[in-house]
Amino acid sequence: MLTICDCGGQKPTPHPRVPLGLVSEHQVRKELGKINRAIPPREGTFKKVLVPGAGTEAAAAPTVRGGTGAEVGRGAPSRAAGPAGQHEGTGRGAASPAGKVPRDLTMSLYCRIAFRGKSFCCYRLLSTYVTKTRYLFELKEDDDACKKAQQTGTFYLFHSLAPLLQTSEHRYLVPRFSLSELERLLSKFGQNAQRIEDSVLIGCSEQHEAWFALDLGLNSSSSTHASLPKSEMETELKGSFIELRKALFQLNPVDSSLLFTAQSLLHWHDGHQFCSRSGQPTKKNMAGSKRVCPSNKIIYYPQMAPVVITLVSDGTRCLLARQSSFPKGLYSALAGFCDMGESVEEAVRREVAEEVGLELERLQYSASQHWPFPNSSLMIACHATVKPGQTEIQVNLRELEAAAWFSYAEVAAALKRKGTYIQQQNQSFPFSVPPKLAIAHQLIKEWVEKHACSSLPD
Ligand SMILES: NC(=O)C1=CN([C@@H]2O[C@H](COP(=O)(O)OP(=O)(O)OC[C@H]3O[C@@H](n4cnc5c(N)ncnc54)[C@H](O)[C@@H]3O)[C@@H](O)[C@H]2O)C=CC1
Repeated sequence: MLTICDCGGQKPTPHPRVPLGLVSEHQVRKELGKINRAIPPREGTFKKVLVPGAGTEAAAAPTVRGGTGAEVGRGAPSRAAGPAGQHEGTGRGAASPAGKVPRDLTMSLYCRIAFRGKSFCCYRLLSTYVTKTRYLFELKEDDDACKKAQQTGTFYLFHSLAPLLQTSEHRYLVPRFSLSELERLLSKFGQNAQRIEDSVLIGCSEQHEAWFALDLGLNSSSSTHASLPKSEMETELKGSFIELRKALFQLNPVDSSLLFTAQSLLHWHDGHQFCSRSGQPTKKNMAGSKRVCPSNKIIYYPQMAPVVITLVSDGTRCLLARQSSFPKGLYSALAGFCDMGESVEEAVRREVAEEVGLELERLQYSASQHWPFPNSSLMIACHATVKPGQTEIQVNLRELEAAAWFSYAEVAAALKRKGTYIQQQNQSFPFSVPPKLAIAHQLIKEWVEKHACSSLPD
């Protein structure tokens, strides 16, 4: 018999809503066979199976082991895909060598077999997320657990804050390396494995494979390691260290989000190596979630600056602005850093008044986004409307180069990247809006969609 439990790595105890499931191995194989004919012949007896994402024991032990000890679980993608294992979210790392069942498939299958009800599916989703979150919390708090997680984790590499990328058909792939691959690489460049302690934790898979980022181009105050030569490393790693901002449009959203986090954390650590009170070098914890000054015990935590970004509308048009540093023809929503002591609402009203001389009537929160350029910001995006009859723009030229009202047709065309041109310094440029990845794009898209709906005949 095969026990499927949701025990958080503890002794299995029945959950009030989700009973422990007991299914036969035959049943498991039958279901697996339906989906994946490549399942290997039975070579032993299955042991207890921990459904993914459950506390420390689940994290420390491979999720599923056959009697042969063949591992189908954490750490598999990196090894399966070789030195350039890819992020599972991209679908590129789902290599399934003969005799191995793809990890995600195995997990979803076990859930399916044991609990077919709709309510269970909802529960599982939440449970996996919660256990993953708690696992990451544990790694941030416990240096030993984090060091242990490095053994089975994978590493993204950076050089002077530029991520290592590989090119494939006009897209960038983001390779990850196992601990042993990294140790081999460091030894080849004359450095010892201690350098790996400079890495920062940036997330983990649902199967608790921890992901780390390590910059081999930055010097750290806590180590004597010198920067490694960029071009030799690129040759060795069959990729290039490319500035994140330049690579943005060729990355998928999952990869770019992880790289945003990694680059921001590495950047923050690079800039906070000394205590601002004692002047002594600070020491990072294993996960990189904080730095501590050994002499006075002051703790420094990574920080981001709150920024409000607002799409102002007068009911029929929306207001977009540009700075001289923007590419020609590009207009965006109004953005600005929150001042100390301000609420989001106050910051939005102040920024709009400061930049275009308008007063707001209504304000509605839309969404938020972490933005790593040039330093970490938490972008808080809102829609707003101006007071009726008060639409005359007075551009603050110390902040903006230009601002203007745009019609639905103009903005809809710009979103589709065609049609409209705009006059700038006696020349005509195609009118464009920020790229999809930017929250400014999302605000503009939402406004266009809302406008399209509201202008439909009843
Ligand atoms: N993801 C997105 O869709 C967008 C993101 N942004 C980001 O929002 C941020 C703010 O946008 P802008 O005001 O247009 O930027 P900006 O870079 O023009 O900054 C304006 C001024 O704010 C001050 N400043 C810089 N850093 C600060 C900080 N940490 N705290 C307080 N003041 C600071 C400086 O005096 C700077 O000149 C930028 O980081 C920009 O990259 C802006 C527009 C769209």
